[in-house]
Amino acid sequence: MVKGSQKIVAVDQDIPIIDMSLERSQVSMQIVKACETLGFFKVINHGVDQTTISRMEQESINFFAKPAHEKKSVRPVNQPFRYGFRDIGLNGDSGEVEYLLFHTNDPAFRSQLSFSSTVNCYIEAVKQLAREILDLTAEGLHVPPHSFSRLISSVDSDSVLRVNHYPPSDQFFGGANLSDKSVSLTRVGFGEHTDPQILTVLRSNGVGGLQVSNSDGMWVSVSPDPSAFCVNVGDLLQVMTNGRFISVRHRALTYGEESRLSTAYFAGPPLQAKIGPLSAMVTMMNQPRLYQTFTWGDYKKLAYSLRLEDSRLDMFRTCKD
Ligand SMILES: C=C1C[C@]23C[C@@]1(O)CC[C@H]2[C@@]12CC[C@H](O)[C@@](C)(C(=O)O1)[C@H]2[C@@H]3C(=O)O
Ligand SMILES: O=C(O)CCC(=O)C(=O)O
Ligand SMILES: [Fe+2]
Repeated sequence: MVKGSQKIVAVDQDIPIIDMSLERSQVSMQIVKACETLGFFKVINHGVDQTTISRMEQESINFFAKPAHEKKSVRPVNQPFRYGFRDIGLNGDSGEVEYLLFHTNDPAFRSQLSFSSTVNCYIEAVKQLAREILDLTAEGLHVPPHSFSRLISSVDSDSVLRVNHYPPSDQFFGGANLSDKSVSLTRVGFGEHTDPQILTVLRSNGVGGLQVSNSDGMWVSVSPDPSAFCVNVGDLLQVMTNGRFISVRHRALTYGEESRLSTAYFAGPPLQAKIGPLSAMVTMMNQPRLYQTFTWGDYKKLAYSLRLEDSRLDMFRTCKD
């Protein structure tokens, strides 16, 4: 069931769509504005090769269509990275979703997949896009170039790929009568949360379900656009910008009739990387330092010990009010 009394505003109202083929300074300004107001935007004309995208989508569909025993045979190398069904994380969260989750620098796990070369190509392409967006972000903020992208570029960067499949409701609910309008088929596919890493680059098929929380605390439904990528600010980018950017709360609902497929690349730094507000983002008068400095390894340990909907960043505030 979907809990919470938050109102849903019109689909896509206020969701910025940024055309990356426009003039660079314009794009960087738009990115900064979107990260400050919502922490979420879509990019179009992003330059990612369509064949790479289509192959990734088709091979993911083929994977999830396999019998359960075959999918479950994709073994965890390192919990919670694996094929998962309903259980999200290790702390009791669940949703109407099955997924593949793996570290992008873990070739041993990927080699278990029949489509590992497609996955490798896709990861390279979205990593490049994430780097480009982070460089534009640095330009727009007038902080040193590559301030953010260098963190996700190193070989030991701790990035993650997640492929989510939200099956039609009858597959989960043992044949609910889809023609009976009194039965609400809306379910939580992936409960509300923020993404802990720096930046997330997500693409879905043409089926909706993603919602983001705006500054008034209302859920905004994101209309699906398979030709676009959705980008959201993660917790670490909120910290590095000293709270100027918003790590957006979001969730995915399932509406019953069609399968939704989403693929999210979570761009993270190396585990030992020190994360704190950039000096240019802190001034004694107007922008006092809001967060302590911590390593991604420490933050990740904390994040992964909590529930999906928990606010993790509060624990790293310099002064708690
Ligand atoms: C309940 C959890 C699942 C999650 C780890 C956590 O303890 C809290 C954050 C969750 C999240 C959200 C974004 C990504 O989907 C994810 C892979 C991540 O890095 O943090 C998941 C984690 C997960 O599914 O294990
Ligand atoms: O499927 C979606 O659209 C959202 C998934 C998500 O938020 C996640 O995997 O962290
Ligand atoms: Fe997410």
